[in-house]
Amino acid sequence: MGKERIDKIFREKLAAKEKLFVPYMMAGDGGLDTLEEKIAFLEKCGVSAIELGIPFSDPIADGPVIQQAGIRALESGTTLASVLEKLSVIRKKYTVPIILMSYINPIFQYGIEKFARDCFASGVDGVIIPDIPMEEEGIISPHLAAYGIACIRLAAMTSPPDRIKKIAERTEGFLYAVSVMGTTGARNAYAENISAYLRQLKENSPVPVLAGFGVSSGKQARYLSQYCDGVIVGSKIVDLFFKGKREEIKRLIESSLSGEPLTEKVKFP
Ligand SMILES: O=P(O)(O)OC[C@@H](O)[C@@H](O)c1c[nH]c2ccccc12
Repeated sequence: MGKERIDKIFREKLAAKEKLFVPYMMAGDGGLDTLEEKIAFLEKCGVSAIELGIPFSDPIADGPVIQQAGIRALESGTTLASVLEKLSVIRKKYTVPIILMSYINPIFQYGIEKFARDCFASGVDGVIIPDIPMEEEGIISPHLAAYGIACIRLAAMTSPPDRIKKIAERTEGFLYAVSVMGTTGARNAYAENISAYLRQLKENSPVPVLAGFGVSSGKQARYLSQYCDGVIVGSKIVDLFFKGKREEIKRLIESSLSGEPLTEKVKFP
């Protein structure tokens, strides 16, 4: 359970020379009743963990695809409370690590201590809170630690080396390497220094490094995965679920995890 489950599963996959693949989906998009079936589907596809987004009215880091999914989820009445309650009923049937992604505001509203306790009770293994900077994380990290829930930190391409060092030392479960400047969503090119950036994070991080933001194809996933331990794919998965294209999700995961690693010369798209 918790951080230990993420550590164990990631360690096993990496020891077997596999890369990691973490899909993001918006809880409550299509109604919360569809959540269990989507978790079951993704687990069957062999994902390393699932990042589950809590819808919020002011999602500052989200691009258009995830914003729209958030609006649909809010319209269907999804809240942090209803997601935790749903998980408490269905979670035990699945072994895949579940990581909640929420902005700090809904957690504040819910109550920070109660949030940590209920995450534990609902079988949440880790959390990502993108809008809480390192200097302020003390309001929540001790509560998560008390329940063994991984607090996954994000590094940005603009973070200076000493800051990257601190983030990498503190992060739990994995280090989230934000791979583009800007919001979530598909991209057709990465910055020139992306390989150096990911290598620098790898050198500093005692836990796996996963690249996220702007990954929407198997080719891109394999490209970034040569420099780190795997990828997180959000907008593309959200879009394919919305369109009901399950086969394409399966193919995207397969092609991310298999095939030759790509060389540095690859151009996108
Ligand atoms: O959608 P993309 O570009 O594939 O990026 C992943 C991302 O969606 C997911 O991890 C995420 C969704 N909302 C976020 C907010 C902050 C950090 C991360 C996220």
